[in-house]
Amino acid sequence: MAVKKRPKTLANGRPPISKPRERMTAQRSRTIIRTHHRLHKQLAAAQKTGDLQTAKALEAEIEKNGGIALYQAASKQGQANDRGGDSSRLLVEWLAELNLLDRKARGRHPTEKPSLQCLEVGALSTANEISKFPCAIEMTRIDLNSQGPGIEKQDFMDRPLPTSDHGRFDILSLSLVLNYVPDAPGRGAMLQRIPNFLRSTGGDSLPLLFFVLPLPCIDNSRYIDETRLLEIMLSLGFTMVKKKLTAKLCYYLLHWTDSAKPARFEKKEIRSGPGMNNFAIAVE
Ligand SMILES: C[S@@+](CC[C@H](N)C(=O)[O-])C[C@H]1O[C@@H](n2cnc3c(N)ncnc32)[C@H](O)[C@@H]1O
Repeated sequence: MAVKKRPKTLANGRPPISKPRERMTAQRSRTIIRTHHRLHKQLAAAQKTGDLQTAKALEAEIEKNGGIALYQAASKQGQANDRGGDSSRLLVEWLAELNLLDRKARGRHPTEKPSLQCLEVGALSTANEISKFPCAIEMTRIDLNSQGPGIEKQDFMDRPLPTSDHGRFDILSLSLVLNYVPDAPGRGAMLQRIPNFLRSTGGDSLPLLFFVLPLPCIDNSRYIDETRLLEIMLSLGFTMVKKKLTAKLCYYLLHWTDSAKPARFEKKEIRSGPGMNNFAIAVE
């Protein structure tokens, strides 16, 4: 017997109603971020020893875990107001306290070239708080994986070194990026590279580095504590201007002067205990 077709309702012809995208739970985004970091560390170790087979397997596993795109989506969730928020809000607050930024300039459009130039390394968004002052701060944003227009796809370690102040910046933001680098010498090399991008002609309190790390990098690592971190930064010419510690993150605003006292910092155990992590920075 032929099956009788039911008449189509009006709703059949309508485009589907767009449902709001589901948010990841905080637990899921943490798991994605941790797994991505762990696999990258293992990959760097395999590449270092030339174990190509393991490296290939790890690359496949990183993709299976959603790759950098899912990692960035998980990180973006962390920027939501109810999950700790956008770290650049504190940068804005500190710049205002230093009289480098007028809060009233928020949302105003530039009529001339802004007086401050900022390089944001590891940029996930063009709508974060520091981007809301286009008349005062000209933003240049880069990331290993661009999320869209306004963010250049570029590895900071491959960014051509400026040959004049024209290509340098008054502010460099490195928020939750150093801990992405999978090994200690790579982290040291990233920090050593920063001064090349800073111009020292902007005034007494410039140039500045806005530097954010997960708190466990300094308060629960066998190799780094705040004293050692600041020693490393001082050797590169950075002195601390502002600092804030929260339950999850440590934020620093560091002033760079051309006064580096180059020194070697090895990966050296400074304390130990159960449950500590192995975050380290080595400067050659
Ligand atoms: C956890 S997200 C942090 C994003 C944002 N800055 C924040 O504070 O929330 C880290 C970002 O750094 C980027 N990143 C890591 N190493 C980088 C490098 N060498 N050059 C450019 N971007 C890098 C990653 O692609 C990722 O999007």
